[in-house]
Amino acid sequence: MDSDNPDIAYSTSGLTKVYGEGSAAVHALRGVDLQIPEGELVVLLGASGSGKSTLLNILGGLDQPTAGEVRFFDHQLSRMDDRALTLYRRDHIGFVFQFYNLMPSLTARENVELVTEIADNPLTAEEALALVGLSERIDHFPAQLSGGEQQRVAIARAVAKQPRVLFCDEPTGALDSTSGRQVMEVLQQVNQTLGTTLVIITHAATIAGMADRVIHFADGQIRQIELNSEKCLAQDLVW
Ligand SMILES: Nc1ncnc2c1ncn2[C@@H]1O[C@H](COP(=O)(O)OP(=O)(O)OP(=O)(O)O)[C@@H](O)[C@H]1O
Repeated sequence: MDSDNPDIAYSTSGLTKVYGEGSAAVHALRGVDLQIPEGELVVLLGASGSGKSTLLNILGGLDQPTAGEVRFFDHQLSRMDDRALTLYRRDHIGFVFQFYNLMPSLTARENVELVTEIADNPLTAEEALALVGLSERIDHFPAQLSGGEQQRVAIARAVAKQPRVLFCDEPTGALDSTSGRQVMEVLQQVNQTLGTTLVIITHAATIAGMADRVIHFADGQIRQIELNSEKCLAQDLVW
């Protein structure tokens, strides 16, 4: 593994995840060897059940592998206990999921402030919401925002603590094409202006066009990795 290279954010070796035991065992990851350079926008594609979320959960410190190694820079995630993983997630990782999980009784600003109040070196809620193009909606409640706007608040909340890595699991899965494209524009903006490493799971294969690296998953293994020499702008994605 090239784990001493400071530019490599993640390095996995023989990463294996088995859920359950015996005849009920599900082999979700079957020996994944992968490197993700810092600052890249990475897209994970693959059929339902191919292991994408399992990989993302392990890289993000939400789950532990059954076997194999995963490093985040010079930290061995696969040997961390729950407390160390909690600190790792708190200090370095942001998550965005298909559903936005905003607090309905709080405004956009207050939803972001839930994070900025406990982070070390956060953006202000105003800065984070400006980054996602929602300065005009800062005092709106989730019910007063479209699905795409709610997802952008969720992105503002995730990036406000300035994580080194942002993991997105189907961020456009619940959105129409126009809102989905706007969300991808915002994610591209986060990658380019904050330098955040992005790992995005999607079923929308068109999104691969804006990635530095496209990882094709099948049956718990990497089938193929493509490097894009020319990336397209999110605004030019055709859905
Ligand atoms: N907690 C769990 N317990 C048991 N099996 C699980 C668990 N989580 C995932 N699996 C199984 O592991 C395999 C990989 O699932 P995973 O969610 O990683 O795939 P995926 O590629 O993200 O799929 P999707 O695109 O549908 O989200 C599947 O067969 C799934 O049923």
